[in-house]
Amino acid sequence: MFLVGLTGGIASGKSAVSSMLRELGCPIIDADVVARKVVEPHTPAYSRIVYHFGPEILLENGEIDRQKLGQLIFANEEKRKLLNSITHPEIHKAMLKEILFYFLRGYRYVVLDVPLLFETRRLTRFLNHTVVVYCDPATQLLRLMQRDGLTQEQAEQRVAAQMPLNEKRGLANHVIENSGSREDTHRQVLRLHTKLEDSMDFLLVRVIAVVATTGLGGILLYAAKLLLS
Ligand SMILES: CC(C)(COP(=O)(O)OP(=O)(O)OC[C@H]1O[C@@H](n2cnc3c(N)ncnc32)[C@H](O)[C@@H]1O)[C@@H](O)C(=O)NCCC(=O)NCCS
Ligand SMILES: Nc1ncnc2c1ncn2[C@@H]1O[C@H](COP(=O)(O)OP(=O)(O)OP(=O)(O)O)[C@@H](O)[C@H]1O
Repeated sequence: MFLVGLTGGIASGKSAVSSMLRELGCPIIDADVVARKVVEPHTPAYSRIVYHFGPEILLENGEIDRQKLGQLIFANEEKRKLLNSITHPEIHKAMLKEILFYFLRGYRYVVLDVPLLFETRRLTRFLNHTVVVYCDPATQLLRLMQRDGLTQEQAEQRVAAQMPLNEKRGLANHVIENSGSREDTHRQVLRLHTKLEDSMDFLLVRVIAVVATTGLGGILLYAAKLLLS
């Protein structure tokens, strides 16, 4: 199995692209969804957040007030780093478990939708492909303000909390340009999907795994099996 990293900037369109890929049958692991699960009440990350940010960070039902926490951490780099240091190891552990689940079910590849892929760099060495969903800065800001009901200043703060999208674009193997219409993006997603489906990387990863575990004898046996199957 090989891994594909999907990233971009805040509100650049990662969710839009990942739902198009999901409709095409790609398995997706969404880091934002995982990030919500690992801070649910009674988890280690939850306790540490309450310890460091105080009980005033909670809603009446005991869950974390995400809006309040967002306002705090996007306005303050120290607090953001603190929250990242609490949540990121838990997010990565939970994602690894999900990857294992797909691996055991025999999937050829999995797409990891990770907004901070290039900022944290923890997962990049495991990836065979990286995809950046790009949109121009003015469109990104407008979409972010409209989607989350933010002022321009708040939206700019959130964009500034991440690596510039232009820089991310330069680090990726594939770029989806999402400044235009959804139809235009959909066409690019179809092309990307074809490339991933045609990729032989899964075979390479399997061969490496066989060599690592069984040596040259294993690879010859594996090659023989492939030829005979
Ligand atoms: C700050 C929180 C509470 C805001 O929650 P909220 O529900 O409003 O937003 P959501 O989680 O859907 O995130 C929206 C987007 O914000 C950006 N974002 C989130 N956290 C961060 C961060 N620490 N640094 C920079 N950008 C971030 C991402 O682009 C993300 O897609 C939440 O994002 C959080 O717990 N962040 C820390 C964990 C994290 O880094 N998540 C990103 C996935 S690795
Ligand atoms: N091509 C497009 N045309 C018009 N609107 C779009 C397009 N792509 C995305 N949007 C809208 O822009 C907003 C941001 O898109 P989306 O939620 O997919 O971004 P994201 O990168 O997943 O954001 P986040 O980093 O916050 O998770 C959403 O309201 C979405 O409906």
